[in-house]
Amino acid sequence: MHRLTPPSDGAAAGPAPTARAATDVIEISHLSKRYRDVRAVDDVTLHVQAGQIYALLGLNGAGKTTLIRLLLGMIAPTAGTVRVLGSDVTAGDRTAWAKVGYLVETATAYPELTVRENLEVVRRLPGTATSTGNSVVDYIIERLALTPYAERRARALSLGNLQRLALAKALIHAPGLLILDEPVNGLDPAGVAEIRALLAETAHQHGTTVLLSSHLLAEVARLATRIGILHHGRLIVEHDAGQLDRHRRRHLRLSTRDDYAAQAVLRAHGYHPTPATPAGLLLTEERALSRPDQVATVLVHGGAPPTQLHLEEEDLESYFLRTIGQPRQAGLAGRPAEGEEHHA
Ligand SMILES: Nc1ncnc2c1ncn2[C@@H]1O[C@H](COP(=O)(O)OP(=O)(O)OP(=O)(O)O)[C@@H](O)[C@H]1O
Repeated sequence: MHRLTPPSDGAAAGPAPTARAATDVIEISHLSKRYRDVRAVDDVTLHVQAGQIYALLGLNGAGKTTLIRLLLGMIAPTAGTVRVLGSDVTAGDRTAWAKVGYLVETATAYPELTVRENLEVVRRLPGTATSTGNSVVDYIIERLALTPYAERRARALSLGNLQRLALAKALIHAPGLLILDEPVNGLDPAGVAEIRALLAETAHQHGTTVLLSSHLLAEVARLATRIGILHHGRLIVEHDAGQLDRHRRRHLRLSTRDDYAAQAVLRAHGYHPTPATPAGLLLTEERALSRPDQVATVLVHGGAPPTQLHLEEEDLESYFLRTIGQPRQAGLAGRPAEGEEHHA
């Protein structure tokens, strides 16, 4: 099994994951960033605990990159505070950069240097954890599936491999905290799966805390332990990823030969059917969702047997769009999901 830190020479020593207490690694308090009349980040308060994989989700322009640049002190906030790994982040102060593995926006590399040379430059950066010998470079090249491209100049890399190189640079010092803006940008589905597995392994086996941004809900839902949705600069919803299924709406869709009669039968038995589009009926109550067989029995005995009966679940994209107030399917919009933390 691979280890992120090469076992042989003790190079790239990062903070021991077991030594960290379950505490906030990132503390963002009432953070805002305005560009003239644009509120890129608007009064965001957010905490990321050690060992969490926190996914910031949002459409293009939601404020993800701005929030990440604020986190790293690359730009100054209009208001609010940021603490990373227990230290206040001040714009222009690069201390946070040295302690964090990061990838911000487009992957960049020295175009005339090879993959290996680019990584060697990062390995030798002053102010980062000491890494001696080439083994850490070899190791990270292999880990990011870059071996066939190791001697290729960065300018000749595909977008996906450039993104891999950027991730290799973020991971090379085995940081205790990774901050990644759209880490799977430009990767094909196999590459996305590879990076997902790599990040999950890094977090689970090495205790690395990860904050990543994405506009791909389905992708991050399989990786993140906590999800925050940004919309127009505001953090509008936060919840644990494990709760996602509970937040997704379900309904039982019925087709009948006579919707009017079926509706009357169901009402007489205490159900609350609503008309579906273009025809049929929907039931959303738990009693119907958990026992569709009983619904069928009631309809058969009432003389309005169903011709079809489907349990349908809102997909992740619809959930996301509904949460930001842009429902894709009118039939699934409206009711707030139970247990969500809504940020006004
Ligand atoms: N330097 C800047 N000057 C003016 N407006 C800016 C600047 N940077 C960001 N913005 C604006 O702030 C808002 C948030 O942008 P940001 O890049 O943070 O969003 P994002 O969620 O990262 O989007 P994307 O997924 O497209 O990268 C947008 O309206 C953007 O146009």
